Amino acid sequence: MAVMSHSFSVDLGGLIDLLSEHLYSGPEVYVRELMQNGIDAIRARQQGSGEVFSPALGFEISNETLTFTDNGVGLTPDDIHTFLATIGRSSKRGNIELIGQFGIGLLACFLVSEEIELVSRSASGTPPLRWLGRADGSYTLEDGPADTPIGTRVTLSAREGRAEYLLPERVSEWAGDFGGLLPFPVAVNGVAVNGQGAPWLDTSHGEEARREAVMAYGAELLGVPPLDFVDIDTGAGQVRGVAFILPWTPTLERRGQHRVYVRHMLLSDREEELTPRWAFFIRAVLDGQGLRPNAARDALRDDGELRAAREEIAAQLRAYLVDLAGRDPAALRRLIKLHFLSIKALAAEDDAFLQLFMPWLPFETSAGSLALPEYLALGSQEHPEIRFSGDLNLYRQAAQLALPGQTPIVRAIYTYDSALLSRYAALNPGVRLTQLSPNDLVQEFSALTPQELAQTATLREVARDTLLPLDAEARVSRFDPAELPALAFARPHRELARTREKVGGAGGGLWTDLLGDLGAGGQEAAMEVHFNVAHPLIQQAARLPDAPLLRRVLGMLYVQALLLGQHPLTTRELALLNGGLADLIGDALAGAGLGERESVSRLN
Ligand SMILES: Nc1ncnc2c1ncn2[C@@H]1O[C@H](COP(=O)(O)OP(=O)(O)OP(=O)(O)O)[C@@H](O)[C@H]1O
Repeated sequence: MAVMSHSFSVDLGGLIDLLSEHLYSGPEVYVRELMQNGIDAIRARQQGSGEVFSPALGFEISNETLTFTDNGVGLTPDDIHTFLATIGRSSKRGNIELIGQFGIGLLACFLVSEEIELVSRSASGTPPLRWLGRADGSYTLEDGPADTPIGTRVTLSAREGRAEYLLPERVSEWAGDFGGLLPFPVAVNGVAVNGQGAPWLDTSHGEEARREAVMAYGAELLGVPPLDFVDIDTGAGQVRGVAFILPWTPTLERRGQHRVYVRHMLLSDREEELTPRWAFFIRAVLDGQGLRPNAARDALRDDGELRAAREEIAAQLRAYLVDLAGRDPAALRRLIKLHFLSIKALAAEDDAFLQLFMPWLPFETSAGSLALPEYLALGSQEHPEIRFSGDLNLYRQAAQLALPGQTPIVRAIYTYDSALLSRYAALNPGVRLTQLSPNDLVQEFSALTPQELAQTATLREVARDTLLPLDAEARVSRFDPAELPALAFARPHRELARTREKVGGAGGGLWTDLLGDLGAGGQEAAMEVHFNVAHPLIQQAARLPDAPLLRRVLGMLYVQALLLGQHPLTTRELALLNGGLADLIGDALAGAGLGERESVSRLN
């Protein structure tokens, strides 16, 4: 068979479905696409002749028919043949000052209208033309009205089920959002829907008035006045704007809700890529003249320009904090109180920043929330030491032991805490950093005197026999606080097995750090429990003979210690607690003269 040459044809209906289902967030994007074309056309007219004219965009809406007008550069008959007759062809490719690139934006109008009527007169002086495109892919071309002014007019009539997208109040809202920063008016039915451009750029009334206007803009954006704002001005991507300091601590999910414009047109209210990851404490409003949107125009294209702009923004936020530290320490303290997590994240990446901000950052410690200088002041001045635990369980147990004269323990369980402490110690060689291990806890216990050893012989033996079947090794020692009768802690390498047993394989993790240090254990018990000979209850128990009562008391004290240490209970431990409680209540009732039968009949 001879080789035959054919052309692809495109099913416009299918293409429109594709755009509406997969590319655009909703049919309302037609408003944005019309405006973007108008803005590009105005920019092209400004670039072209240099003639003076007052740029303006307008929507006129009545009876479900919308007419959008711009006084931009317009289209010549050649332009119409070249760019409107071929989908995917754009006059703007390569012109980085214009937003359009792909030659598909106008198709968005088919999401709401069966036909697109475009009447245009080019600034170059060619006669006006009227182009009528239909959703089936056909179009007609004829002369336009002789009185057509320079610019372009697009008319749409609501297709079935789309009338709501052409309601004046909705179009006003979208046009106001999309064009919020445009430096020229956008009107819907004669009423301006946008402001007077970006308030941070308006220096005509002096710096104080500018600051006030920016703070007012921030208050409207956030719903409450921001703490402050940082001016942003980058070379890469030519980004201008402000970063508002949030007056609340943002949750992790609400991070990165920045409002980003490209060439004054709103791109997204939830942009995440233009600001550094650690900047949780800001909500930015940024307008990039040199940034490029993706085809859906709901996010920025991830290119070198974007990355370079982000670096510059990071440097400017950092410089703001450094400057604030010198200029207004009280303001910095307020900011740190709300945003220390964010600042810790930044300090973990940057040594100079860490040295500067470490004295201000709060850490949770067994002596309360303290900044490092306050913390170090509590310990030895000769041999400054930071004792920390990255393990919540271990920390809790250690914190219970308020050992006098000892350095408090830092609870380093947030992502950046351990990293920050390590960097701080590396940069300050005089400060020793000690990570707490379970063995350190035991060393804080004092051994018994020979007399106490003799007095507790039975207690120790019964405790060992009672608890070993529960996989716990019992010891009797003396420790502070004396109010604590027993203290239980898990042996790290066995705790994992214990957790697995309890939660059916889904647990683990808590001890994984320590596991590496200590290696796999032998056959020893999973838990270690210390009974405190300083406690009156233990002293009394020591006087009991080996009897069921002593066993029950020790078992219950053990379960209480487990609960105190926030260890989850195994089924057997739970049974021990229930059985012990029932026995104790039974004994108490019997002591009060209520026999078992009697108490049951009374309850009934
Ligand atoms: N209001 C207008 N004024 C002047 N020319 C216009 C106007 N609207 C559309 N055009 C011409 O039609 C072409 C196609 O427009 P369309 O919106 O489909 O794509 P684009 O703006 O080039 O790119 P994108 O798909 O990225 O928006 C444009 O490149 C431009 O030449």
